[in-house]
Amino acid sequence: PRLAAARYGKDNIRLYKVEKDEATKTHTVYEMTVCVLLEGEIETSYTKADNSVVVATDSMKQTTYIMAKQNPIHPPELFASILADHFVQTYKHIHTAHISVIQHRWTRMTIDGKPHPHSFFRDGNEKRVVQADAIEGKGIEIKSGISDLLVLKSTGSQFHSFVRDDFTALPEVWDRILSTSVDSNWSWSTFPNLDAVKKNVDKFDDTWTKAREITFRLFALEESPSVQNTMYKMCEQILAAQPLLQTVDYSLPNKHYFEIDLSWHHGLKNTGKDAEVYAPQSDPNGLIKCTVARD
Ligand SMILES: O=c1[nH]c(=O)c2nn[nH]c2[nH]1
Repeated sequence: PRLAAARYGKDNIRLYKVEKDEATKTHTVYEMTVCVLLEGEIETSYTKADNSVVVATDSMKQTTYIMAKQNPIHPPELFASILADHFVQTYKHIHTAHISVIQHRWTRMTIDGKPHPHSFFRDGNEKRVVQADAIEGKGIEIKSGISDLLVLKSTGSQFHSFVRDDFTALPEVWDRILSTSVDSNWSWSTFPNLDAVKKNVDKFDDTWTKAREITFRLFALEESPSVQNTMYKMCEQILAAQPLLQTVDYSLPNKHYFEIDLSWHHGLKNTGKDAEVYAPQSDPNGLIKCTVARD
């Protein structure tokens, strides 16, 4: 047998950083979960118990904290690139570093109509995610995204004219609830080096904001004929918003809400146009995926 592939590192490195503006006494906080995975000339640590090539995963954790102290940690694309580049530049036998950053939401409280200088709340399970891969001799490949953004619309969604055969029980519907948990990613053209990432640093927040706004806007405004068509339009608009993007993808679970027929109870109408009380379904769920690439 031969070692076909190998990468190792530290997962679930949790870190928080506060930025303190001395002039305004305003704090800004960031919290993230980082995963570091390294590749390179590490085969002998697997095949020959040769630990001389092993950068300890604990050292990767310590490095993550030190780099967070000494560098900006926002936007997450910048911090992930700084960290990835550090490992490839520091260890001559490490040739690829895969860094994942999951940024959690700490939204500033508004107290008496004013933004509070140092109080925040977790407004939702939504995360901002980044995967940055530093590949020696190639550059830095970045994929940004949103995950676990739970949305629902109570109408403005249809699903009909689909395959009807002797396996089809699903009735056609012209007015349904649509709910999904948005996982969307957009991949950037390869950056030749860390300097190129730094030169484009303003594009990352701008694109995340636009991708999020496009997702909300199309979800709300489209008279959606299917999850498929609405997510494709989202991809088109995000690609159009940032020329440096190569692909956009969505993975959307269709979180079903079933009508409940209550007509057995004295003829109580609760289906079709009279439907108001529904049964939210935890499983099974539809799962609709797509990747849209620039021509
Ligand atoms: O939007 C939808 N797409 C589908 O493919 C599907 N299948 N069942 N319900 C569905 N809704």
